Amino acid sequence: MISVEEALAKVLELVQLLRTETIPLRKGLGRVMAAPVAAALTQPPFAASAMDGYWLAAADHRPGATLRVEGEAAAGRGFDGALAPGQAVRIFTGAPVPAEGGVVVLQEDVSRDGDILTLPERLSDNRNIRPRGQDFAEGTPYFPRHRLTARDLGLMAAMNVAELTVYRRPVVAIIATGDELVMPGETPGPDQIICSNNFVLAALSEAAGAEVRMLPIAADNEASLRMVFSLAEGADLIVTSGGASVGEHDLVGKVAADLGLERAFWKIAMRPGKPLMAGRMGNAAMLGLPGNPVSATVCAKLFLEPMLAALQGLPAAHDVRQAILGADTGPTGPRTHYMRARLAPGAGLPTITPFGSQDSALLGILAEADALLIRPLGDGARRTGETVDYIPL
Ligand SMILES: Nc1nc2c(c(=O)[nH]1)N[C@H]1C(S)=C(S)[C@@H](COP(=O)(O)OP(=O)(O)OC[C@H]3O[C@@H](n4cnc5c(N)ncnc54)[C@H](O)[C@@H]3O)O[C@H]1N2
Ligand code: MOO
Repeated sequence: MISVEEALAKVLELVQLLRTETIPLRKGLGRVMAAPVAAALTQPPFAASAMDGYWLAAADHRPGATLRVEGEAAAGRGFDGALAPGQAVRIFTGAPVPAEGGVVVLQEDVSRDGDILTLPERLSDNRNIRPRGQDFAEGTPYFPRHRLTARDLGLMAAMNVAELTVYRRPVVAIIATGDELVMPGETPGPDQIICSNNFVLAALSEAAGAEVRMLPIAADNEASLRMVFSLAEGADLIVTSGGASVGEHDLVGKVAADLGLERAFWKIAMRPGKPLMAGRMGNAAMLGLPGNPVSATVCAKLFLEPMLAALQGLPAAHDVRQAILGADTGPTGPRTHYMRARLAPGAGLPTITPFGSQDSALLGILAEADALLIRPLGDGARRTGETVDYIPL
């Protein structure tokens, strides 16, 4: 059995960076940029008023001064007349200022009688003018190294960037295997259960930027498995769950090998997830997850997510953090144990407490968990208060 670290290195060797494509900005959410953009303009493109009020020259900005309102500057429609000393312009938020070096006085702070404006006795120091280029200058590059967020899209829209070069979405084919499985909404037979793994795997994949093809459930026979594998043609990543272990009905490894799987490994020193397999099948990477729902989920978190990140040019390391153990835990065996655990705020580091039962069929505890507490293989018992590692869920 290889270690989790070796297995991660091997699955990352199975994937290659995807080609790039150009998409409209509107479709950019969650995508990963493959090339920088540059601001097509300076923002703001002109010095602009930050408030609704009156613009006046700095020399006229004297306590109690009276001025004549000569015209108006609104957002989208500036004032282009000439101004003499003692003259002011009605101005609104976002409007270009009439000239360099003036001041905007808030409308609440002045009194106005017809066209005559009187400034207050106590003047504010605030000019209320946003200088040209305060946000960014034309040509400023932008190249975030994460999946694009709403804020990234807002910034690039303001930069007048209409198209982005991004990595293509990885296509993930998801295959559940097992005679016992039916889809949610169907009526299971007496010996059947509902296929839940596909929903976890599809959601994790989509959240990581993938396009998912959820294939029909494969029965526990070679012909059915072959047929469903054939439907995965064209995917970048084929993810199976179930049929990975050693029983007579565990046929995924055999059928995949018959179809050309070049296996990188089978079985890792990890709990849950021991029967994990991976390799290359034609043009796709293949990840064969164990059927137990928790094993499938934990393996997807530890291996599928990093593979999807690597396909899109993002860092693929596990997000390992530290916490203080909230309960004594026993020694581990020959496999690194990823224990479902709860996090609670602590004085410095958070406190982490594993759930009492860690059976790899318990989805309720998995849904409640905040983190996977990492208990390294061969580690002794650990006491409350010791510092330990975890992966947030
Ligand atoms: N003699 C041994 N038996 C087992 C070993 C072993 O080393 N020696 N390993 C155990 C471990 S660890 C795991 S994990 C499981 C993995 O087995 P498989 O990958 O072959 O999974 P199945 O047997 O097909 O299913 C296991 C379990 O999970 C349920 N399942 C399967 N698919 C789904 C799905 N899509 N949605 C929900 N539930 C699913 C299935 O009904 C079984 O209950 O093997 C141990 N055995
Ligand atoms: O390693 Mo298995 O995944 O414990 O249930």
